[in-house]
Amino acid sequence: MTLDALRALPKAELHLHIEGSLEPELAFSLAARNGLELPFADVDELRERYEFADLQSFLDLYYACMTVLRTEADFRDLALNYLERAHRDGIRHVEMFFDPQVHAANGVPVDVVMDGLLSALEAGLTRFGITGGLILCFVRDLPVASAAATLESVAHRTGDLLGVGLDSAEVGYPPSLFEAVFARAGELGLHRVAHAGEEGPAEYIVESCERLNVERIDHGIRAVESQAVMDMLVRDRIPLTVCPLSNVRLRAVEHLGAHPLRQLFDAGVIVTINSDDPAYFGGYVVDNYSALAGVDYTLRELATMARNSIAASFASEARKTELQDMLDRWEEVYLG
Ligand SMILES: Nc1ncnc2[nH]cnc12
Ligand SMILES: [Zn+2]
Repeated sequence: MTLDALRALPKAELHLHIEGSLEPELAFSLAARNGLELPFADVDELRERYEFADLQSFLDLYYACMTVLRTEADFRDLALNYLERAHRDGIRHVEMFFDPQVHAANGVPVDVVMDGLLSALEAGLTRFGITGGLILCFVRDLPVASAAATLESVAHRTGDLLGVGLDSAEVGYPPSLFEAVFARAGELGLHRVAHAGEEGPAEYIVESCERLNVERIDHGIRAVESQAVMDMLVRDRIPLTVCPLSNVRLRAVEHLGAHPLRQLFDAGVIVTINSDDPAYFGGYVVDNYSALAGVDYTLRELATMARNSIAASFASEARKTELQDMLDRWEEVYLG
C-alpha cells in the first residue's frame, strides 16, 4: 500500500546525475556497440564493485563506466532508460545533471552530450508528460579554467540549459574557487546550484550561498553541524536536495535511522528527496522515499517533501501549479 502511494505521489527529482543512472547491463551493451572494453569481466563483476568506502571510491568507478558513453544515441538511450523508470515511479519533472568535462576527456563534445539528452527529454515529454531540463555541472577537482571554458562553449545555447552545478570530489575544493564562473553563469541567465556539505564542511554551504549565489544546495547534510548554517537555510529558504540512500552507501551517514534529514526537516529546512546516482546506490527515487517510510517517516511528511521538490524546482510557475494541484488530489486520496 505504501509503495503504491509513493509511486502515485507526484514529485520532482532535482538531484540526478544522468551518468549515475547507467545500469551495468546498459554499460556493457554500449561498450559492445562502441567497440570498447570495460575493465570488468561481466555485469556481475561490475556489480560486485558497488561497495564504496567514500565519495572518491565511488567517483573512480563512476568515471570508469562513463567511458562507454560516446555518441548522441548513447546519451539518448541512457536518459530514456531513466525516464521510463521515472515515469513508473511517478516523477513528473526532472532536472538532470551531466558532467561535460568528463565526456570531453573521453573525446565527446558537449554538443553531442546535450543533443542526446535533450532528444530523450523531448521524448519523455511527449511519451510520459515528464517536464524538465539539464543542469551542466562543473567538476570541482578539474582546473577552474576548464570550467570557465566549458561554460563559454555553451554560451550560444543557454536556452538548452536550466542551469549550472558543481560536483565531484568536494573536500579541498571550496566553492569560492568557482566564484567568477558562477557569476558568468548568472549573467547568462542560468540557474545555479552546487554540491556542498556532502563530505565537505558546513562552511562550504555558506560559501556556495554567499559567493556563488546558488538557489539550492545539493546534499547539504552537514548543515546540522552548525546552528548558524541551519538558521541561514531556514531564513533564506534555501532548499536542500537530499539523497538518503547515496549518503548511506558513500558512508557520509552510518545508517538511514541516523540520517540528518530528520533534524533538517524538523528545523524547517526545505528538504527534497532524490536518488543522486540510482544505478550505483541501490535505488531510484521511490526506493529512497520507501526506505524513509521504513524508518518512521509518515506518508504526510513524505508528501511534504514531494511538495517541496515541486516548489524548489526550476519548472515554470504554471507547471508548478499544475503539479501542486495533482498533489492536492493525491492527498485527498491517500491522506483523507
Ligand atoms: N554524490 C556525488 N557527489 C559529488 N559528485 C558526484 N557526481 C556524481 N555523484 C556525485
Ligand atoms: Zn550528486
